[in-house]
Amino acid sequence: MTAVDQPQAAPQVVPYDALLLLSFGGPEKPEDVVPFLENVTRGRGIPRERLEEVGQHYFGFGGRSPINDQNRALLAAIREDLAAAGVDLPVYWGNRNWDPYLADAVEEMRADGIQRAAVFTTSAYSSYSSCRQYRENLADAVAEVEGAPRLERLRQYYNHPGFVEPFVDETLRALDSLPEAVRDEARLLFVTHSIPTAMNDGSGADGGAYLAQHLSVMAEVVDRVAARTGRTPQHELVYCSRSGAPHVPWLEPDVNDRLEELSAEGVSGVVMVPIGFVSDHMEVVYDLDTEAMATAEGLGMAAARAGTPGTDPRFVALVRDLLLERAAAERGEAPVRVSLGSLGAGPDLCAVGCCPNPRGPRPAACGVDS
Ligand SMILES: CC1=C(CCC(=O)O)c2cc3nc(cc4[nH]c(cc5[nH]c(cc1n2)c(C)c5CCC(=O)O)c(CCC(=O)O)c4C)C(CCC(=O)O)=C3C
Ligand SMILES: [Fe+2]
Repeated sequence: MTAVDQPQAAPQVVPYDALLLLSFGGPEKPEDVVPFLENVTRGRGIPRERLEEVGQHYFGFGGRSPINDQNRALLAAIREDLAAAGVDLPVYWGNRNWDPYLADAVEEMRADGIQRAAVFTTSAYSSYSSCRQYRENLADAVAEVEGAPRLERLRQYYNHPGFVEPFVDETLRALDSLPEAVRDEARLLFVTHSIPTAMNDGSGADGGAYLAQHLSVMAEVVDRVAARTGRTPQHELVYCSRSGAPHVPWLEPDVNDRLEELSAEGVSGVVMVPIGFVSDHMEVVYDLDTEAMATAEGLGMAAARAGTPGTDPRFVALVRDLLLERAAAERGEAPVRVSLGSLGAGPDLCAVGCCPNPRGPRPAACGVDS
């Protein structure tokens, strides 16, 4: 046999017998919008005016969020990628806030005889909303489904090259789409979801992780853009999608406010790089593509938006990498844990008390103390 004919050993996924894709969920028709918003905001004290406004964003898109279709595409891409790598593993999908619900996916897994599944969430960073809340949802689903499989969430991946590198290419593409006259001086606005400042203060094991992780991703993207263009673009981190009561401080500046300031300072071109988001869901297509683009246009600024990882093959391969890494670790091996920047690969199990629930402690899966 020649080298090419050698059968490749399939990568080991033992001890896992399934992978679960865990996401946020979104409405798919106008009648879904209000019950979806009720699911998301139950007990959160979100003012009625804010809910009506966000409802209008969804109604403006026919009552259909893009997020479920994006997850269907990701699911299909993960299945293809695993199959191509010789990994024979069923992949399930469940959401926190809308059909298909997480508890239904867990029930389906139980009925299929699944014993122990790795869980990939469509949320890359540490904070209550982006990490512990998903862990609480996992604990709830396991409590609800008798005989549920063990569910083990894969680590945070904001600094994995499979997440960072698609943003580099997309930033370069967006820069190229700007008129030549503004391209070289364009400001890069890295955008993420605002959260209450108190939630950022409590994020990660030592606090402030949400902001620190975004700054790290921004630096990694900027370094790579600079290496490819030969110059370091001016850049900063801004926020979108502020919610909550007006008297509660959230991370700032808002992207729209910053566009006004930059325009007043004479900046004539911007590229928005939505590093807070895994796919082009509602925050991206409304808050950035609709609202912030209109702000930029009103100011006469040239603006472009970089794409999100979505189903970029590098992002899809990241899922497999984390799965194989964790499986190896669970077998007692010492896998290579890929990460960019100085923060390092996150832990498999979250620290005690990290990303606390602002409304008090609740059971959460996948922690050191779970
Ligand atoms: C950090 C973060 C992420 C990123 C991590 C992750 O992806 O998980 C994220 C994602 C998403 N957020 C989404 C939608 C919403 N988020 C809301 C409200 C809130 N988000 C918060 C934070 C985050 N949210 C917070 C602190 C609130 C206040 C209420 C609370 O304390 O929980 C509300 C209520 C209305 C409003 O208040 O705006 C909606 C409708 C969708 C679906 C989009 C679609 O349909 O395409 C997605 C992916
Ligand atoms: Fe949100």
